[in-house]
Amino acid sequence: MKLKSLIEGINNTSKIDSETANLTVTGIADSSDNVSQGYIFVAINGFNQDGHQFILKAIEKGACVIVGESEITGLTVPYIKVENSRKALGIIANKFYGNPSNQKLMIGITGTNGKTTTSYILKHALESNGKSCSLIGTIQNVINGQVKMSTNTTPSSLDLQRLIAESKDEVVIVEVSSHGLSQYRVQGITFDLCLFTNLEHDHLDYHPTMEDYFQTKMLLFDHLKEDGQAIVNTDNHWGKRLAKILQGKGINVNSIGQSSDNKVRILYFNFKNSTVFVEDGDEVNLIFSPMHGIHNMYNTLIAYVSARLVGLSEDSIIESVSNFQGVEGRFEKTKLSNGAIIVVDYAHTAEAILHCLTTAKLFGANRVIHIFGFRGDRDHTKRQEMLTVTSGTSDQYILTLDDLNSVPQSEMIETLENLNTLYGNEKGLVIPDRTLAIKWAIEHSNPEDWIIITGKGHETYQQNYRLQTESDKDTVLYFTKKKHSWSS
Ligand SMILES: CC(=O)N[C@H]1[C@@H](OP(=O)(O)OP(=O)(O)OC[C@H]2O[C@@H](n3ccc(=O)[nH]c3=O)[C@H](O)[C@@H]2O)O[C@H](CO)[C@@H](O)[C@@H]1O[C@H](C)C(=O)N[C@@H](C)C(=O)N[C@H](CCC(=O)O)C(=O)O
Ligand SMILES: Nc1ncnc2c1ncn2[C@@H]1O[C@H](COP(=O)(O)OP(=O)(O)OP(=O)(O)O)[C@@H](O)[C@H]1O
Repeated sequence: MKLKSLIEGINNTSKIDSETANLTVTGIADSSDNVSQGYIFVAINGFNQDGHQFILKAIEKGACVIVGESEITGLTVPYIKVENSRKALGIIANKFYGNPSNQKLMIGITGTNGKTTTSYILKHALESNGKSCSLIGTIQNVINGQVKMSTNTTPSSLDLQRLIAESKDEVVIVEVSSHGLSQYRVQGITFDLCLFTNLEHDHLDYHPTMEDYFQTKMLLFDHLKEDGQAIVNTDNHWGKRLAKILQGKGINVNSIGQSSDNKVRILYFNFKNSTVFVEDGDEVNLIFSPMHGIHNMYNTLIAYVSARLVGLSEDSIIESVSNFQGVEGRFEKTKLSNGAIIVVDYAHTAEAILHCLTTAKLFGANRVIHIFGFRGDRDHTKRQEMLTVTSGTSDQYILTLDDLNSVPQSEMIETLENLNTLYGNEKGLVIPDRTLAIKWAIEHSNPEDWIIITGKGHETYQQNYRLQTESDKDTVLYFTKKKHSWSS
């Protein structure tokens, strides 16, 4: 492909001479490790390293042109200086892969919580009704039925454009994180439907304020196709605000919520049997989901409205969501031999924890024992709220280790002790070893108690614990020494 056709739309490219413009480009790389002969190397000044330092390495490996932000001269290959390398990468990748999102029915999902769950429910509803569907998100990427590992919720623009181009499926669902939006990972991608689940306190290690976090999430809706539509849960302050702003811009907003001004109105939610009555135009529909909790009912409703806009009939969607099998690590529960229930969930915000603990209570838990920790290097400001929620809602909570990332173990244990002293209460214990915390809870549980283990969900442990188990589910199986069937 000729360089000139890849860099159209990037500022500052008018000065490029015709010899450079006519260079043939064989591929694109944003990592010097992935450069081959004839590639463009895009140098990104990242959070850990400056990609400009690897330009010479990229040239040695065969890069025929370099794109970067720094003032650089004297290279042996042409250098194109741009204002923003990540944005330029998105523009180039989009051109290289032939603007693939234009040829698909694209669905983007954003929000603090519920992206993964909603995307799986929607994929299930679409596939149950004969629509092939790719999924790009936190747990894994699924393209043409093939599972591929995912390292980020939203991959880099280069990977994302390639995945969409590889997809032969009719629909592509993409989980879009605020990191992805602020880092131009969806540059050049347009969506038929953009979904907003909610906004809750998280990621304030990355965003300076909630307002900045909100404004970043809102960027997704700039990626709507001309006749694209928004689906917004307005039962939270940010969703309500978003719906108003989008309506003000003339965007077709399908709002979901309890108040009468919503397009799809929740009339009555029965937590005991996970059903909801919704008013949808002139009709009232009853929707059942096997997933517990009102939060999962919202996820189900957003998926329902999306599937309807894709063109499925109400009845067929209602039928398919009723037999959804759940998502790994999202309120997965099993029964212990003593009659207690144990739940593994990915909750890592105060709001999500509250949903899990109250769901257990609403289901008649005798006592709720909550096991959780805090991720090293992640938003410190949400820790107090997480503790306040559990100390107010659970009957017993155990603070334990989660991923340490770069934080020394002794420092994290001290943090757990200090936070518990400051914001916890007499219901709290600190058992640093996560596997022993689970053991303690199981040994101290009684019939009808619910043990809720949050934070890790589907993920495997990053560090070693006393037991050589790999995940929360694995630890539960070890202690109960029997095969359990997990269900949502
Ligand atoms: C903090 C952050 O967001 N980092 C993301 C960012 O990495 P970076 O560009 O800063 O990487 P870097 O290590 O500083 O390297 C800079 C550049 O030098 C290049 N390099 C580096 C070494 C070398 O030898 N040669 C070379 O060319 C690298 O390829 C890169 O282009 O861009 C990468 C490519 O898009 C991302 O994979 C990476 O995500 C990291 C792994 C990450 O953990 N991000 C988290 C915070 C994140 O994005 N999370 C959200 C979900 C949040 C949620 O909702 O829970 C997500 O979408 O995943
Ligand atoms: N609609 C919702 N509202 C509030 N909390 C939710 C909602 N849906 C799920 N949760 C909680 O958030 C946790 C993570 O859910 P899910 O993986 O679907 O969200 P996500 O947006 O993909 O999260 P992440 O971006 O961290 O991967 C769940 O385990 C549950 O505790």
